[in-house]
Amino acid sequence: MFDFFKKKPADSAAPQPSPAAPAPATAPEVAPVEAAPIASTVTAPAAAPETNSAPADARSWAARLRDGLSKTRAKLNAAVGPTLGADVGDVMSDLFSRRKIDDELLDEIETTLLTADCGVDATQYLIDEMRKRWKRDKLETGEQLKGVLMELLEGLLTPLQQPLDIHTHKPTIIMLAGVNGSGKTTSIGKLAKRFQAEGKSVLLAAGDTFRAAAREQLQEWGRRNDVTVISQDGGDPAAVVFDAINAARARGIDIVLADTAGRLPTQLHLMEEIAKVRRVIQKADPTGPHEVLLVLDSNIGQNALAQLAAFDKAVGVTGLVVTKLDGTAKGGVLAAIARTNPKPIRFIGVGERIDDMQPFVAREFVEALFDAAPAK
Ligand SMILES: Nc1nc2c(ncn2[C@@H]2O[C@H](COP(=O)(O)OP(=O)(O)OP(=O)(O)O)[C@@H](O)[C@H]2O)c(=O)[nH]1
Repeated sequence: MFDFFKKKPADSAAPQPSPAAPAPATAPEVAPVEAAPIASTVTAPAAAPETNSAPADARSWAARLRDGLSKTRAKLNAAVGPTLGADVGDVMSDLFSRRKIDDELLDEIETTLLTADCGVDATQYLIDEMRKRWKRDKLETGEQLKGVLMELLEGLLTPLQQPLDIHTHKPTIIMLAGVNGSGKTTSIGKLAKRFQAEGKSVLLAAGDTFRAAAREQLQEWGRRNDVTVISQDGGDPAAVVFDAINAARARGIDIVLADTAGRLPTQLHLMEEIAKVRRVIQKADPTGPHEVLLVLDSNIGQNALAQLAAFDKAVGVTGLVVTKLDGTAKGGVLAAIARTNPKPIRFIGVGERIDDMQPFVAREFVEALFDAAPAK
């Protein structure tokens, strides 16, 4: 079922997101709110919606998270792996367990943190703190230092562990933004199913009006999954979202998920367009949007910081969905975000299945990053 959203195979080796959708010749105008077209297509769910037939993954989330983070874990291990000749899954433990603490070990840890995309700022912070604790607490073994690093990382990431509130507003309006291919549409499907499972009714706004295929995919998905989709043939994304909010209100829907077309921060007219989408949401509901989720593909590593800054400036990002942690060795970027532009990480994704996206839990993440022991 979920493959329906799959437009292209995930390219785990790709260091950058796929190129931007072609920009329209002229930036589409956002219709004034009063004049918002009422010609949106309402794709009502089928009478007897199909249920999600994707086979459930028998492994626990902890096991999938750990497996998903194996590339980042391997990267963290890289500095010492070859010399120890151990399986990458075990090397992190070996790094710490077989060595005494010295400056050389700290230098190696510094390099591995940098190559796992923790960024200069977070790496410096972690190394400085580890050095302090080494001296202050008279640590001797690498194993003790590993405990300190885990503790520090958890301390860094815990403030970002803030669940998304879907209960305060009705409808709760959630807008998704991001570059092309970051995983917006897939995330919308995962979120819709998750919210439905929590007993909430969901309506989708097909705000990606550039790609007809994107609209059709959402419509078809909505038909099969008991989710109403509001769309328009081409036209104005802001008007689609405006209609969707009114439709949700009229139908007593709990949550509106507004898709938007992918765009690069360098496409200034498209960044202006998404800012207008946000403003029109506010006109439709002065309390909204209640969440502006930026979907970040973790493969882009440090580039995530620039994307976050640009989208934040344009639409005021209130939460992050970090996708594709399974295909990357750059999971350290979460630490970089925590240090330089902390935003709540609402969900992380480690695969394409519906249950491969879960709320971010700092402790789980850090344990998965270090612990190579097989989880059930
Ligand atoms: N491995 C992996 N693949 C993912 C994950 N999340 C999404 N994908 C895949 O990434 C690809 C792009 O996802 P989409 O949801 O189409 O991305 P998008 O941001 O909507 O793309 P545009 O509409 O082009 O802007 C699809 O093949 C998804 O299946 C993840 O956590 N792990």
